[in-house]
Amino acid sequence: MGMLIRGAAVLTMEKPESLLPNGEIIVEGQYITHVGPAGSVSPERTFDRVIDARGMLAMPGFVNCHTHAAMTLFRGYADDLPLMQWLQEKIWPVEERLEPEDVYWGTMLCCLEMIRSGTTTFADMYFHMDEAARAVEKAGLRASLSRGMIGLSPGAGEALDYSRRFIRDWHGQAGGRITTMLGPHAPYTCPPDFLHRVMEVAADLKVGIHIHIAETRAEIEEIRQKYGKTPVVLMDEVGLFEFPVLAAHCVHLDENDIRILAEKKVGIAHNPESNMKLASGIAPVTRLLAAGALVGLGTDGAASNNNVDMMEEMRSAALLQKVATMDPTALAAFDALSMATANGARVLGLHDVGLLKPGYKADIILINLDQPHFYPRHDLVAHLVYAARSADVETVIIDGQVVMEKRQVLTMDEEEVYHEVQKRSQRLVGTDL
Ligand SMILES: N[C@@H](CCSC[C@H]1O[C@@H](n2cnc3c(=O)[nH]cnc32)[C@H](O)[C@@H]1O)C(=O)O
Ligand SMILES: [Zn+2]
Repeated sequence: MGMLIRGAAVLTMEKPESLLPNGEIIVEGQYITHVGPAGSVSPERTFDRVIDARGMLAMPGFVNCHTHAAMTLFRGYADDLPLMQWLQEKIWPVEERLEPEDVYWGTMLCCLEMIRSGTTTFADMYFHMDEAARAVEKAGLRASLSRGMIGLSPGAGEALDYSRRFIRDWHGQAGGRITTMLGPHAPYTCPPDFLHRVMEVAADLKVGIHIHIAETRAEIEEIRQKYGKTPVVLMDEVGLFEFPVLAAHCVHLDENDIRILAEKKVGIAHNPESNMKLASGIAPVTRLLAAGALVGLGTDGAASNNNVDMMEEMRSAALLQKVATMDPTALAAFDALSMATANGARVLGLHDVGLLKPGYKADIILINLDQPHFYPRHDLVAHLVYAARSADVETVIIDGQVVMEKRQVLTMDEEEVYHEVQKRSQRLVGTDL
């Protein structure tokens, strides 16, 4: 039986030219089982549900490769500061006060914002992760979840024990929508002996590692002073890259670092807006791609962005590479779109996510093209990167389930989320907002 989506322009994301002007998609259970032109599905076939998507574009949902979802609670609380001061003076003190239920509601707000802007999968690194996982299960998203660990903190051993138990409890849950990783925070908070303990658990439980690497000049300096090498070389020598690694940022890299990241097939999460806002710098994305590295796109937490809108992030990524290299051909529209979808899924190690293709998970978004900024229809790929807005996303399907229809989110009560978040964030930061 299943579900038929018909009448939409279908962008499969396999190749720039793989756009069907009028396509048909069949979803059965969690999977896409057919993608073809109008008339490719027998008129005799019956479906449980038919979505008339005329005037829409169907494409894979966005994959946000790096977030701290519950940090939506701190959106607009501490702005216009450099990373270390922002973390040490503003963010870490309020994070001390976070209760598990706060993380549930902060993650719910993030999921709501992601669904409404077409994100279907995300990678999260935070704490009280059981509650984050409960929120993901309820919201209907797909996520790779990791418990962030500060190796230098007295609670590091406990955080590692929590991670081990969390991975056993949640990996493959929610019908396979939830996967897990280990989350050592960064080279400057996790010394090699701690990373060795993390790698033992990764080998034992067969999961990947999510970490921040080479985010700021201050980090490069600190690691050089301590170890006499770059963070990338240090991580390589420690043995981290023998595991599947999701490395957030990778802003400050030399040619040798780039070669290592490409050779070791490290998944990189580029976060252009967070890097701009914290003035961390500009990641050498075009050089990474030229070296054959795997690069996805992320927003980072909402306290350093300040939203989790992947359409905006995609546009920022493309524009930033052009201005940084003074080359308008840098990071062309299809490459930016691939980073936000298919390549992002590969960065998370999800090999059946990110394309509209039979055998892939049914994570599909429908974008309303009947709007002034989508005319004339010269090039829909360019329109998606340079002209689209997240409010153009009308319908979101994740794992074969419709989670938003005609901009109505079906998996949660939006008013309840706003109420809880407002109440909790006031308690946390102690202001009347
Ligand atoms: N404090 C926690 C674990 C940290 S989770 C991940 C951490 O990354 C922090 N974070 C958010 N954005 C960034 C960033 O861009 N760079 C480095 N850290 C970040 C975030 O505030 C959070 O404290 C504990 O041991 O209980
Ligand atoms: Zn981060």
